Amino acid sequence: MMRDLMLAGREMAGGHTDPRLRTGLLWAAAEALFAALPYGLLWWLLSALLGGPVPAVQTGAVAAGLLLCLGLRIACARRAMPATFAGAYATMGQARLRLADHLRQLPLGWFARQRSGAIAGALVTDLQVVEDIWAHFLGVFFGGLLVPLLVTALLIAVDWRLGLLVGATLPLAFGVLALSQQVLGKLAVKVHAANAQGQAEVLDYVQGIAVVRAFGGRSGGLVFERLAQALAAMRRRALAIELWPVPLIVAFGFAVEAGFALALWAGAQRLGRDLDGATLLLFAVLALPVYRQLFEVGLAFLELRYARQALQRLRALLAEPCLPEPARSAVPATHDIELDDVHFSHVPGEPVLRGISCALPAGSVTAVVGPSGAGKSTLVHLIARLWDVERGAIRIGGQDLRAIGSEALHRQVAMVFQDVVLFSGSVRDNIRLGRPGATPQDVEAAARQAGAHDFIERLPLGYDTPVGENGARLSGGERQRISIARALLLDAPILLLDEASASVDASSAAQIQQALSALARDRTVVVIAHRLRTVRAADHILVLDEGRLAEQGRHEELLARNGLYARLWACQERAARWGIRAAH
Ligand SMILES: Nc1ncnc2c1ncn2[C@@H]1O[C@H](COP(=O)(O)OP(=O)(O)OP(=O)(O)O)[C@@H](O)[C@H]1O
Repeated sequence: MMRDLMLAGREMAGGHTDPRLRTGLLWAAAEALFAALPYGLLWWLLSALLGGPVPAVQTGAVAAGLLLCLGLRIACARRAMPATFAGAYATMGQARLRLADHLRQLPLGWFARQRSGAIAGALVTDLQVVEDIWAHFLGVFFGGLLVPLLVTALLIAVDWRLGLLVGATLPLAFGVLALSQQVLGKLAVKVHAANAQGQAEVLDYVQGIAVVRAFGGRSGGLVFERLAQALAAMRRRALAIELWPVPLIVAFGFAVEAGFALALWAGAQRLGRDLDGATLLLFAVLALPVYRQLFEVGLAFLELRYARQALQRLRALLAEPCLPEPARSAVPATHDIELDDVHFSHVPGEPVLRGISCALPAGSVTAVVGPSGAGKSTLVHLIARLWDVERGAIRIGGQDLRAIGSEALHRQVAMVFQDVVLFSGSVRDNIRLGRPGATPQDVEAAARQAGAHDFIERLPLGYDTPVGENGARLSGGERQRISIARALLLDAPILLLDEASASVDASSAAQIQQALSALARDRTVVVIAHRLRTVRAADHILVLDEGRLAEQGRHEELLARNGLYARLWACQERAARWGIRAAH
């Protein structure tokens, strides 16, 4: 089990363990040696004392030896601990980065199937469990096993029959320990499930606290009830995992010490025949504290109950297949986009896009419209290769996205999402997300073009103002303009936009529209349009309906066809007039 855990931890860190970890463990072994040596000195002193009076020089030498061992033990511990900690944290830090990098390369569909609490749990809690083994447990385990082993060897050397008897029940004790591991492993799975559910409910509750207040009434409503149930389940599971193993721990302790009692009994039978009192006393003095230590190690071993499951989850996460990347990335000759019989489904058997084919010339503006759920966002996300198409192909400049590869594609395609995501950090950091090396002047120029410079200047620390969690300190329109500045700074030739001005006020919407027009200049633009008025001037309009390309053309052509687009247009115009009349 320990070997398994260590190998898995190493594998997690990409086959690399920090050299300090090995040094630390060597010092821990030396520490264990100096912890065992006093037992040898004690044995020597006891034997001498029982043989008759011992000269003061000899007892003084033993006392000095004991002190020396203590000093050396402390010195070794002082070196072992920092090295083990530094090595373990560096190794697991590496593992964290590797996992985070792996997550970055997974298709988005994988995230949609997970609860965000579970992913954060793997990255933080599970890795911490493994980290604790490396940092805390390994040294304890080394010392805790080495000392009993050395002392048992000493006892066997003194009297092999009694020595073997002392260790006779150890196999039974370790059998009980293995059984406890199995029981605890199963319980740990349930504890983890309850904890993950609890964490996810807490996350939902905190993130949606405004809705909880608005709809929950005094009792907190359904969400609060769900949270309370999840927390109660957590409490029940936590209690079970503490109480269940108690009988097994008692049995383990009994088995460990039974050998000691057995040896004393057998020794008493032989006393006066082929065993002297001195040897029996020696066994009594040396064996008991050592076996107590073994018991402590056993208990610490049980603490590993979560480790195996944590490792399994981490391994499964690392085994999730990433989007395949080409060995050499193909370079697109132009920036036109071609969709060739594109099929896609989020859930197998439930197609969302069914055979979309069209060509979007470089430098043109294409609007994607259609009823809610028609597949507009999915289509645009496929162009950014957040997923791979199921059938067919998407090409840029004649090259399949899969041949271009994600890294090169990132330089070709910028995206402004409808739901703006801002990361904690300053406004400046958020704008230069795609180009971390951008100068302050570049950042400011992009912000000016996006119509964001003026409000950023009014913030308390200007561009250095922290945005708060997901931009909590900014309004919806301000967040949008920051995300547009971010896309502008990337300066990619293809721009994918999810129109979001519906959620902001009229003047912000106008500013955003203006910023988007700046962004669209000289680029191939694909924009998801929810309000058809904003795309009347588009070069090309794709009308999606239930995952099919129902119509395509310019605004006037589509109106003249009197099909789905004309109906959608009429509906929106009617809704706009109704809104004006209702307001008066
Ligand atoms: N991650 C996902 N997992 C499963 N189904 C999904 C996922 N994302 C979208 N869908 C489903 O795919 C279909 C198309 O969704 P999509 O978001 O592409 O439509 P849309 O036209 O952009 O809709 P809207 O205008 O409402 O944003 C919908 O039925 C939606 O429920």
